[in-house]
Amino acid sequence: MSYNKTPSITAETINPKVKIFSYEPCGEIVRRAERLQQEMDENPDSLPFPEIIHCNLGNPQVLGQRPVTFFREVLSLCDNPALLDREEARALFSACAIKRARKIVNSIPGKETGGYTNSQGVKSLRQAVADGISARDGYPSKPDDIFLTDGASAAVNMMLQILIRSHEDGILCPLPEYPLYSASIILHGGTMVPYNLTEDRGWGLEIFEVKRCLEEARSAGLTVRAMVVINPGNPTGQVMSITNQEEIVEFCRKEGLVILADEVYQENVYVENKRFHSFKKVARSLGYDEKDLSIVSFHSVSMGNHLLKLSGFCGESGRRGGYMEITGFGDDVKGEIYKLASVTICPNIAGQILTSLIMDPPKLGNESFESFEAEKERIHSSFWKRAKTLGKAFSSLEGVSCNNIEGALYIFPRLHLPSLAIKAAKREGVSPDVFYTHRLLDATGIAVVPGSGFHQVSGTIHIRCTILPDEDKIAAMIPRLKGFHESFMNEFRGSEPYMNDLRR
Ligand SMILES: Cc1ncc(COP(=O)(O)O)c(C=O)c1O
Repeated sequence: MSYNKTPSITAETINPKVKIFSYEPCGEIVRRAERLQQEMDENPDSLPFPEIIHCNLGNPQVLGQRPVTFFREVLSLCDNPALLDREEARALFSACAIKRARKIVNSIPGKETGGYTNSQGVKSLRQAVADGISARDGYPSKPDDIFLTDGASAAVNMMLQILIRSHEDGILCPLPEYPLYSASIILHGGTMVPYNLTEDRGWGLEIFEVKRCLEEARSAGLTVRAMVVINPGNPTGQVMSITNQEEIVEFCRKEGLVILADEVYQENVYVENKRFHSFKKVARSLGYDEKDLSIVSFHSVSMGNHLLKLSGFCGESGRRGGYMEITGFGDDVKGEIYKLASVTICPNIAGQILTSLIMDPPKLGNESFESFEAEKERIHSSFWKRAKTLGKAFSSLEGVSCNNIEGALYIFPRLHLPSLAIKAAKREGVSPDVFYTHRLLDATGIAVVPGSGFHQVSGTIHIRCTILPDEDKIAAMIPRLKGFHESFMNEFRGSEPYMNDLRR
């Protein structure tokens, strides 16, 4: 019997939507860094640098941040509940962690962390999240409105799946954007409706620009269903003013748009004159309730913790924990969201537990409070120092401008490269930012992401670099960065001027 040995599934015949999108923070730069790492492992002296520094991703623990003891104690005890009744546990774990773990274990079905849970997440853990939100905002939050998820990414995906019916459904997204949004919109068959943030105004959002984009999309026949707002911003690092947030709330209410509020960097605010306010709080303080406006807020254990006023304090990105709070939707819609969540049965339990912990950490009077505070303070002051040091280093480079970082975990410097460098990139068939980031990685081992991975305004050149490497790594990184940049500029300077703006 003969059969066809040619595989029927090829890259040409898979779902074309998968082929269209790109996800640069984990894309070519990572593969290139892995190849270099392998080269280094096989032949340690083959490269001109001692290690790869992964500044491509907001991945705190990979860049040296140690996990917070309280969180890990609770997780360990929940995974080994037999320890809770052992005498030795009192010497090994804080009383606070033992008490919390006991409470959590007793509320989990079967009192074990290895079983499936409710698809929305364990009720008591959702209650802890809702209580944390109420304490943060001063407005009530209900456990029934909380969906615990495998990180914020899963929640965003789920909501886009719910909202997008066909390519005629549009979603307003900021540019530059975090590519989770463009990727998910493409995968779910919708249309991204981009609005530009204004770099000259510290990456501010101009509501007239959003209106213009909405109107244009509507006249092209799209039904725009939601507006994505990332605050504090990634990759742009800005924190919205409350006036700006109020404008967005008014705009979305009037236009009937769901606000998809990506608030994962809510505690990563560094500047004195800015504070994080959730969109739900802003809407409620304007007097709007669930009948007036639909808002979904996303948060994650990957980054910070609102009650601790910390930067990237939790940093448990690989645990895949997060939540979305859904307000202004009927029970029928919530039922469908529940059904969608149930397709993957339930979010992972360690992520659920961590999410409850970041929203309900040790408080004044708890035994772990002081050591917890000390760990928190150490991480916090170090973060702010790193943000300033890296910002200063990038700004000091020839032809590089860099907005002040106000929040989140990244800087997004703009490069003004000599035209000979632009031509060299063209000859290699890559964009100038890709050309620069590849050269930087090959010469220094520093992995950053080209701005095109975030859909930077066309004709501009940026790179995104996380502020997460620990202080020693940053100290090692800066001379390498400066040396590379200087020789890059010297190599391509020629007699031609910078290309400040490729659109000209
Ligand atoms: C703006 C933004 N939203 C969502 C996410 C995804 O977070 P998670 O790790 O919880 O999926 C990230 C991660 O970097 C992010 O930067």
